[in-house]
Amino acid sequence: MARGKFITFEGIDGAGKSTHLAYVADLLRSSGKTVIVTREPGGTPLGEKLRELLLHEKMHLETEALLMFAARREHLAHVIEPALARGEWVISDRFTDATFAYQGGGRKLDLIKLSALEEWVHPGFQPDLTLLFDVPLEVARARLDASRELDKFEREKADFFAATRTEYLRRAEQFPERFRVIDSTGTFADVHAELGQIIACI
Ligand SMILES: Nc1ncnc2c1ncn2[C@@H]1O[C@H](COP(=O)(O)OP(=O)(O)OP(=O)(O)O)[C@@H](O)[C@H]1O
Ligand SMILES: Cc1cn([C@H]2C[C@H](O)[C@@H](COP(=O)(O)O)O2)c(=O)[nH]c1=O
Repeated sequence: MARGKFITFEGIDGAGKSTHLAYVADLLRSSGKTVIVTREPGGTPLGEKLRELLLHEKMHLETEALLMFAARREHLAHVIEPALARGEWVISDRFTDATFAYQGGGRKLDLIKLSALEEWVHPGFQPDLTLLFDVPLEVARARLDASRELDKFEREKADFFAATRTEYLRRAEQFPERFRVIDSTGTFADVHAELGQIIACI
């Protein structure tokens, strides 16, 4: 049985990644793949409890980074690794790039510490494809304000999101073999067309 593939969706809050996740899952299912859709932080019963804390409680920035990786360890062990081994495809709404972007870029936690945690929690393991949904901050903010009640991260100021976006784009340049940057300012049809081309090549 061939191992499945691991696809991650990334972007600042309001970039539109969750909106397009179902579309990509449907594209893959229509080509005969078994697809699991999951998210971080979360994806397991314990991970979802940690998500509640992470999105709503104030905490030290290192506690936040450690809990993100604790939830991820659980997610890898109980969801991601078993599914890939069964030959299924896994799509995750966020993964480790989010920790580099938010805790590293946004909160300015030393990237060397994050690399050490990454090496501990998933040595040698990376997504096969990372779709980075990129939009200017004002577009993301307007979409968020129009859509829902905001959590702890979504209430952060513009400079936090500017630094988060910069770190995402820096990682896309650092790892061009797995990142695809999607211009998420377009219409749903524009974004779907771009996603369709990327998925056709994977
Ligand atoms: N291309 C688009 N054009 C117009 N509106 C969009 C577009 N993409 C997403 N939206 C809208 O923007 C809002 C936020 O989208 P979505 O929840 O997918 O963002 P997100 O990147 O997943 O954010 P978060 O990480 O905070 O969940 C939704 O109301 C969605 O309908
Ligand atoms: C995995 C991960 C997530 N975050 C932040 C990013 C978002 O603001 C929230 C998750 O909410 P979403 O609506 O499901 O995108 O958590 C983070 O700061 N660090 C991480 O590693």
